[in-house]
Amino acid sequence: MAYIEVQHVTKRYQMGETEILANRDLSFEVEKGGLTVILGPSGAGKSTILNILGGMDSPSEGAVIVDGTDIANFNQRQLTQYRRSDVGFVFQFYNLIPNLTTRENVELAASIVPDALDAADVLKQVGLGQRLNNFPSQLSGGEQQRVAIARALAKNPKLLLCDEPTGALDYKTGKQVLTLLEQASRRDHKTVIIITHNAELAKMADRVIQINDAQVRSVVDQEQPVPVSEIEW
Ligand SMILES: Nc1ncnc2c1ncn2[C@@H]1O[C@H](COP(=O)(O)OP(=O)(O)OP(=O)(O)O)[C@@H](O)[C@H]1O
Repeated sequence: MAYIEVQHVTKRYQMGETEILANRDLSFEVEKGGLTVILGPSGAGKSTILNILGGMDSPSEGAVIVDGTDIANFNQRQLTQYRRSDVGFVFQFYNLIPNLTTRENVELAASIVPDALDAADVLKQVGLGQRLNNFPSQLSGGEQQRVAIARALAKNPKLLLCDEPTGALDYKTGKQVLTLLEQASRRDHKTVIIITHNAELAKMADRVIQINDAQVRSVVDQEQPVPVSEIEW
């Protein structure tokens, strides 16, 4: 059994009279410790399914089996527990708390889980050992995203969900950030899912799930993923 099984997931949003079908009968699997890319154009429904996988939203129909349990049936309390302990999030726009230092941002996230990693250690791992006492506004965009990755990793989550993590970064900084996510999968055996609209980035993945117009169009396994250092876009 795969670590994650998305089974016939449909998500509808009601906007007044209009119904928006953000996900239509999605089915795919994600392997434990693998690096999966969800690829698709703007509006395809990528963030919707990532939010469902992260317990931030629930499907209208279908099952989302994570590690043997259907999170689609979770109540609010169970979803909160799942988001806290099992999932680390990385968003396009970092979402750091501006009046907390780098170290405090990471410590705050770590404080809600029992088996957290040491904040300073994780910040050193992402190359920010010298910036522990800086505030987010004193860091570059790439550095802020590395803090966000450290914050997610410090929770020691089973699953790392990344929504366009390089969307606001330049090429070189984006590569550094992707290298950290690659390392989280290849070295630390985290299950990593990255959303992108950039087909070149998909080369780094073990599995590429292409979503278009709310539906899964293809699922491709790549026997030899390309290291981030060798990808150009
Ligand atoms: N909370 C919501 N309420 C109403 N409609 C929504 C909501 N969230 C998403 N949608 C709609 O669902 C569709 C899919 O959106 P989604 O954000 O999942 O796409 P996406 O592939 O992540 O796009 P992007 O790359 O632009 O973020 C869009 O038409 C969007 O407007």
